[in-house]
Amino acid sequence: MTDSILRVDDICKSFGALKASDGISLDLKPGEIHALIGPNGAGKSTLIKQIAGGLKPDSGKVYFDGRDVSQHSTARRARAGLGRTFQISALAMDFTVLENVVLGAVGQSGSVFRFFRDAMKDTRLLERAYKALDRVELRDLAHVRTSELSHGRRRQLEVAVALTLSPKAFLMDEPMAGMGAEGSQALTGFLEALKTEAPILLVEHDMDAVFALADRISVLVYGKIIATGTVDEIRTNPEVKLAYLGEEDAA
Ligand SMILES: Nc1ncnc2c1ncn2[C@@H]1O[C@H](COP(=O)(O)OP(=O)(O)OP(=O)(O)O)[C@@H](O)[C@H]1O
Repeated sequence: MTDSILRVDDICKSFGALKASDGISLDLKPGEIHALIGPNGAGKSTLIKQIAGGLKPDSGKVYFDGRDVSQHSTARRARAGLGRTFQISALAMDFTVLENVVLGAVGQSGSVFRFFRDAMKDTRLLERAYKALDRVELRDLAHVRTSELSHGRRRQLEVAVALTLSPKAFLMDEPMAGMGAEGSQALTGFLEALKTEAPILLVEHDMDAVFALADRISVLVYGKIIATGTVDEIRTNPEVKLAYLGEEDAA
């Protein structure tokens, strides 16, 4: 059995009477894209937040890179190599592409600079930032204002910010949201290449992208995982068809 880089063990989280996570266990193995799908309100974002560290589970554990990180802060998990891109962009729109990468690297690494302009002169940080921009093919746009980037390029920039910490795994919450067909196709190709570097736990509503990309899929319904399997296994699973995909979609 391949060792998992990330493992969630029996996570429970309630909001009042609502069980948003109802005993969720899953893992992420090296080299894979594991997609988490499910209807609106199923509890996908709630789970991602608990893995990233922003929300505390009522019970259950999160293991990352061989350690129990359940009590660790978001920043500590990020420093340990848990990269994350958000559903809502965390980029500073008035900053340049390069400034956003440096800002992200400073913030997540816990480095302390009195002024941001000092960080922009730090050769090691700049080197890391340029390397990350190369990786997502954005170096040519380093000095362009982030607000001028297309939605797809902003997504790539978020990945570059995460890459500055040499992540061992990625959590991605709806990276395809708001993209046109061409943008999601480009991003699909990009994620396919990225997963060999760091596996990806992917929350995504775009089923074409999920079916094209995922090595495994877990289906979350009302806070419970009802099935985990390959694309073919999930497409043909009768319980999944009934609860989520619908007969025609799955045909
Ligand atoms: N902070 C909160 N307080 C109360 N209820 C919450 C909170 N966060 C989420 N919920 C509820 O928990 C359930 C799961 O929400 P969550 O956002 O995780 O679902 P989701 O699967 O990510 O949905 P979507 O696909 O629409 O993004 C929903 O019923 C939501 O209303």
